[in-house]
Amino acid sequence: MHGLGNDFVVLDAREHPLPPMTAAAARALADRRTGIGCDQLVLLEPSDAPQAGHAFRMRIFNADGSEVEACGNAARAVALLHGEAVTIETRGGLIALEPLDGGARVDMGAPRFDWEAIPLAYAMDTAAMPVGWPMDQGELAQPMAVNVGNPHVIFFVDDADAAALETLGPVIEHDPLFPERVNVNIASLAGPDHLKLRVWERGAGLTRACGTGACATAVAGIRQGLVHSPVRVSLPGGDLVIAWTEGGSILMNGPAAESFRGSFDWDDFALGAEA
Ligand SMILES: N[C@H](CCC[C@H](N)C(=O)O)C(=O)O
Repeated sequence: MHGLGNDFVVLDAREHPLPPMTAAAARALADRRTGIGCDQLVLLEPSDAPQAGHAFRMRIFNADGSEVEACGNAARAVALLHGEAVTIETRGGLIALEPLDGGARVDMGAPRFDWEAIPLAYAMDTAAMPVGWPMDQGELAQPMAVNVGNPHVIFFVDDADAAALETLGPVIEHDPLFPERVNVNIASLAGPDHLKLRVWERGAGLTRACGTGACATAVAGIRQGLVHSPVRVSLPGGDLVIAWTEGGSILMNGPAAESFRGSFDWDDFALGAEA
């Protein structure tokens, strides 16, 4: 499945338990040459608290095998797969999915802004971080940080396409300022209440779209008064619409699609010795 070209292998283990997922198995499945290939592996499992009304749990593994808290594009894909409105568990908290024609609307929960929630390695104002990274045309400075279940750092620049994100992304992702690493968002104004966004994703690199990145960047833009809700966010793979007001939760609306569906015997997967 995919959301604007951010692609996933979705394993639906709600009825058929799988062996415990390991980072090595996730890496093997995500490998685009020796595995199936995806930006993230998405694993659906039964909820531990079915009585609480959370229908099931969505676990997300980046292509590097790291398990993470949130994935906006995958949430819309799972909404489409499930086929009816549902609240599900993620490591980043509960999210509400509502399938729509050709996509979904997702309540991603409320963003968090304090430095410990991002998390950062030490205290600072996350609305105007006194840090910068050198880049060809000067310095990429004064970012903002937002946690939308997962950590995001956001730079607003004149032209998002001009930033060398493929070189800056990994440098910032692995900077010790971010003890859990970080997703790197470079955005520019594309019109009234319209942002252009490119994302270097933690654990996956440059992707065609990042749903949580669009949420974090829209929230940062609204807080800075650069745009007003709802914000249209244009990513390389297409557009999302993000609505948020201070103190509320983030509503993300956009497309999702299923590329291929099949079933297989897990034991037939030759995941290689490492897995
Ligand atoms: N790379 C992200 C997870 C996937 C997020 C992205 N694919 C989305 O649609 O939100 C992280 O490590 O937090």
